[in-house]
Amino acid sequence: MPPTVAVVGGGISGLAACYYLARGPRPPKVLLLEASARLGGWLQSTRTADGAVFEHGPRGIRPAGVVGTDTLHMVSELGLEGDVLPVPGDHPASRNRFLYTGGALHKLPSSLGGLLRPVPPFSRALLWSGVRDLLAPAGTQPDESVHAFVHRRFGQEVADIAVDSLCRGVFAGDCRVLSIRSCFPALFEAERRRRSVLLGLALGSGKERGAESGLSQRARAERWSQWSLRGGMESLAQALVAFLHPRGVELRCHAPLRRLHRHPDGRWKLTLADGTVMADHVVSALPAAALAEVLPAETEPLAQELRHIPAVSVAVVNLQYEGVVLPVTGFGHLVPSSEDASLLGIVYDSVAFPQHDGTGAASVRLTVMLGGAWFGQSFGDPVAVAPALLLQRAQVAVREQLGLEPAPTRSIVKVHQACIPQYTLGHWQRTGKRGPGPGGPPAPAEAPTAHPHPRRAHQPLPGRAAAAPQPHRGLLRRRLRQRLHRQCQSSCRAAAGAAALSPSVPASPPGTQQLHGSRTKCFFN
Ligand SMILES: Cc1cc2nc3c(=O)[nH]c(=O)nc-3n(C[C@H](O)[C@H](O)[C@H](O)COP(=O)(O)OP(=O)(O)OC[C@H]3O[C@@H](n4cnc5c(N)ncnc54)[C@H](O)[C@@H]3O)c2cc1C
Ligand SMILES: C=Cc1c2[nH]c(c1C)Cc1[nH]c(c(CCC(=O)O)c1C)Cc1[nH]c(c(C)c1CCC(=O)O)Cc1[nH]c(c(C)c1C=C)C2
Repeated sequence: MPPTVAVVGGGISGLAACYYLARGPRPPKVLLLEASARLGGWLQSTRTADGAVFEHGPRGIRPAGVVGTDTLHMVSELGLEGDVLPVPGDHPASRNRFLYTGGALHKLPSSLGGLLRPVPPFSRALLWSGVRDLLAPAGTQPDESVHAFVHRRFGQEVADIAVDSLCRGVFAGDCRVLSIRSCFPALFEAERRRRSVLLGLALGSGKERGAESGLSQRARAERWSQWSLRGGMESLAQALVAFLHPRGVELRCHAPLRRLHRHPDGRWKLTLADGTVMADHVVSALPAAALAEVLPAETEPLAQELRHIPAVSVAVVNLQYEGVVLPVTGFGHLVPSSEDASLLGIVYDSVAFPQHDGTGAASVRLTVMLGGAWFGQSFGDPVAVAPALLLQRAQVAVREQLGLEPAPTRSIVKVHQACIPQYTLGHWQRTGKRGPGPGGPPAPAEAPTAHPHPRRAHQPLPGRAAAAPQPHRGLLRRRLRQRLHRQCQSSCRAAAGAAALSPSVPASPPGTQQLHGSRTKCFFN
């Protein structure tokens, strides 16, 4: 009898865990338990009758690093190769980066020349920030806020404007409370290794590669900055379901785990709403807070740690305009908190993924991201906020920041409660992971495999192909950027790449609708 593995949580992490379990030579019996009515978690895409795709969660997956390579390998194995929509390195959505500050859009320098002279919104050439990093002494703290670290190494403007915005665009979070060690480990380690972040990134640490595929080789050759899928990101979850079903993986929705107990025979007893299940192993792909609620009493210290991992809420407003032209082309722009704390940034979806525009008239699709760490102060309780207020706020931002005057022809407002976990100062101590600084507490021995967030899950993968040689043919600048990308790897990639971690959304009817039993409130217009 093969052992039984219960995977709890049916987001991309749980589905990816099932995938790695099911494809091994002697697969265990796998059971996936998902609380809600659908699989995919934050992977949520709306496909309209005219073929347009609107993403309410992740919209692009970065191919760099081990997990990026592993994810592309998985995508190939799922038969999705023909559906991949890449954004190559020479595409405007890869090359052009914008910040909205002082009431105007500013393009960040994309060439060496741009670093040598002052480029607004920076008052000094960014070259000087680099020189500062090369000369500054190494830090001695076991952890620091992202802001304090960058301020110390690169100066105040880079911290206040560039890194403040970056943290909003990745974590929807505040760089003054996020941890450099946990959010950007490559930067932290680069400083520890070489005393300078730039030097440490440039000289690298000889990191391994993931499982290579034709797709990952193509991604490297074409320098993809990210990729999506023709049917939207949710089609990745659907393809995983289609892969798992015929392999005997039992996928159960409406099956919230209520309690986890260690049975006297050493197995796990999972209490569900309507009965119990026994398993030899449990893989948690739950959000930290949800895992804390189901852990057995004897692992209370772990539950306490998990409860201390906060998560912020984000309002995602998808807008479609017809007969308008964007003033700039790029992936989107970010807004530093000093400019407008409530508005994180705007993604120009139709620039990176015009294939998602549908067959209707030429249109511009945008996503306005609101709230994050500033949700409460800006909009109040995410459960109670009026969608009309969010829509209005998003429309005003598009008018002021991009100059698009007409009303959108289509809009969808979603409020995702506690959707992005925040690794705050000292988070490394919670994970008990020993790093370059003083060691943290060991994880409780009796706890199930628990990854409060898959981004930090670095488990060896069964059947990983041997690492191929690294193609170091780029300039220093490109290499630095690749490394920066790698260290702020998207959680989706990590989720899909980590072995033991964490439906077609039909065209929704017009009108206002709230999804019950989920952490998303959704409103269509
Ligand atoms: C607006 C937004 C934009 C994003 N953009 C990007 C991006 O562009 N690129 C990128 O890479 N990443 C992005 N992310 C991050 C990415 O979407 C997430 O990191 C990833 O989807 C998390 O997947 P997960 O499976 O770990 O967690 P989740 O998706 O949260 O899945 C957890 C699952 O567990 C279930 N669950 C909860 N409690 C229980 C219980 N007791 N029993 C059983 N099941 C339970 C939940 O219903 C859920 O389905 C974005 C996230 C958001 C919110
Ligand atoms: C967990 C939530 C995530 C969100 N985006 C990402 C994750 C993991 C992925 C991501 N987004 C950005 C980066 C930085 C590296 C880069 O390529 O620039 C990463 C790894 C930046 C970014 N995010 C948004 C925009 C407009 C940008 C700027 C990109 C650019 O100029 O090239 C949109 C956006 N995505 C998320 C949020 C909260 C957000 C807010 C505006 C979620």
